[in-house]
Amino acid sequence: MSHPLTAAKTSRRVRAIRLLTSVSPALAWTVAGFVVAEAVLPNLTLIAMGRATGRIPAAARDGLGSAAGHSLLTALALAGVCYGLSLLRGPAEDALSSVVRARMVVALQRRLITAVSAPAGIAHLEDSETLDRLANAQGQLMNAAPADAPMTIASQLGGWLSGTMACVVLCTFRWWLGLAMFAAWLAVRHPLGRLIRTRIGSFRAAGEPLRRAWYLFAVATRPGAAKESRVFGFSKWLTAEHRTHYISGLSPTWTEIRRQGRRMTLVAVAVLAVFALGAGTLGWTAYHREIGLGTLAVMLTMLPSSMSIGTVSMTDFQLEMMLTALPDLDALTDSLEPSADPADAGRDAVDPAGMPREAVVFENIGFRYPGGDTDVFGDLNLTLRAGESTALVGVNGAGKTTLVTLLARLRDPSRGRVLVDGVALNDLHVRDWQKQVAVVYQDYTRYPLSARENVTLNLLGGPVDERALNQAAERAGATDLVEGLADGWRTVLSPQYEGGTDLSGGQWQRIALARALYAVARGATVLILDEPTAQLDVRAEAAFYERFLEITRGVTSIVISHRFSTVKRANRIAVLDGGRITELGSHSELLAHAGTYADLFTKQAAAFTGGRNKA
Ligand SMILES: Nc1ncnc2c1ncn2[C@@H]1O[C@H](COP(=O)(O)OP(=O)(O)OP(=O)(O)O)[C@@H](O)[C@H]1O
Repeated sequence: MSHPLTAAKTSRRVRAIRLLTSVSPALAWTVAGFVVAEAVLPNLTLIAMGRATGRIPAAARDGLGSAAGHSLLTALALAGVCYGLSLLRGPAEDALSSVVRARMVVALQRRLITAVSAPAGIAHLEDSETLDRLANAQGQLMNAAPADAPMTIASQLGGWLSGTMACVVLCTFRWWLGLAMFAAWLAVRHPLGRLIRTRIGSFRAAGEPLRRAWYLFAVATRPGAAKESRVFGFSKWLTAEHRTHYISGLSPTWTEIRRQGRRMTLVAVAVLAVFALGAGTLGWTAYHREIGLGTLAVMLTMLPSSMSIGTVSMTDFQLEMMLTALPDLDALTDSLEPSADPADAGRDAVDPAGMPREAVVFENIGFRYPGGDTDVFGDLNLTLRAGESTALVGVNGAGKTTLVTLLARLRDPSRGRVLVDGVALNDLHVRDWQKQVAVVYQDYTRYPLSARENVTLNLLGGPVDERALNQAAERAGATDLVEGLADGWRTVLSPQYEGGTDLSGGQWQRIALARALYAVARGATVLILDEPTAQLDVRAEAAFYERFLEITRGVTSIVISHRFSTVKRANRIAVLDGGRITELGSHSELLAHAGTYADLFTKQAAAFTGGRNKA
């Protein structure tokens, strides 16, 4: 029975090759041809050279024009052809490797994107184990590109076959010498292989510090944090932190390497002993004239050639690191596949088109973040009436953003249910429900795409509704902004691309708002605005709340804002405090109630009026 580790190792190799075969069978056959060339050409060259060497004395004695001379020239010509073909192997391997890598990168990245995008929620993207797997499947943790695995396996297999061929040739001299070399190299390979696997294991266990080191590296080398790192002068700190995390991640590996140093020395001694036995036997038989010069020359070169069975080099280590990506890739696909979610599987899922027609009800909601030690919501109850706007008010950290992630089913409550027209959110088809929701997040994404793609993102590749696009821009106050761009809607909103430009914070916010309003025009029924005016100037904010009724007309909307000028426009206002809704009513009702809302509103108004104006 094979050892489980060896079996796993073999199956990972087979999987890498299968992956290549599924990407391109023709490419897989070309790689197979490369394996044969790798196995045969070096030995053929050595054999031809050895045989030519054996014919030199007779040719020297009889002259090049003699039969012995012709025989030498033929052997040299054959050696030359083999050598010439061997020289072509390098460039051919480079070209083949780059084609294989390119095809594999696309295939692997496609699998990763599919796996990571499969869950409707976002909790998996905050799960340390999933993030470790993701980093490893991309080759980041081990600094080894999984896409290079098939060619490295091919090269390794070619070397192994070449070593085996050398042993077979040695068997033609002394059957036991070929077998002894074969067995010795296999025996050497075993502890070296184990050493590699141990090192890889400790590498993989260091996922978190290594991932952090990679993150710090990205922060230090990409434009995002460049402004802050210069102004606050923390580039040196970034460099030091990167080094600390990298070293803390790798130091267990280095300890392990030192620990295994003694075993490596023993292995080196064993290698020398086997080699000495082979060379000694050849020398002895040649000395006693049992073999000629040609056989001696061939067999002597076959001794080191057989070594490629037992050689464990940096390439083997790299290959093992590349191959660790495959189980992580499979684990990601298995754990994130949509069928894990009953609503995704479509089993009895209700089609949410046009919902809500009556109300969205948060019923006895409790929620705690995974790994958190306090509840964000204890027993939250709230009804959002269909077609109305509800403003959500509360101090920083009250849970406003968290509540809307439950509504968009990016997370599921720990207790209680969200009901849409009486149907539990979990019974709605989750992807279709998410299409009903349009949102401007507090930390909306700035896509380095054209202005047009930034707004119509949900329909990339599909036909764009020009009327809806222009209307959304108009409502979001983005029309002048887009018209002022060098290439209008086609302008790329990133200075990192030719002809691209960047926008100000407030301009970006209008683009994000236009994106949500475009989605509404395309059929979304729930509009979430999380701090939609935080970056707008006073005039733009005033224009926004003047248009608020128009923007929210016909949809069920939630607006989260610390700006009461926006909040008071909503049909109803809910105060979130201590994990519950503590007040609910219109602006005038809540002012009359003289509770938390009235207190907060009065304080904000006083800050602007110096305390002269109370409402
Ligand atoms: N991904 C997360 N993992 C763990 N805890 C989180 C996460 N996101 C938010 N929290 C915590 O949940 C609580 C509610 O956060 P949330 O962002 O919902 O508050 P908020 O009311 O929107 O705040 P603000 O007004 O500052 O935007 C906070 O205590 C926050 O620290």
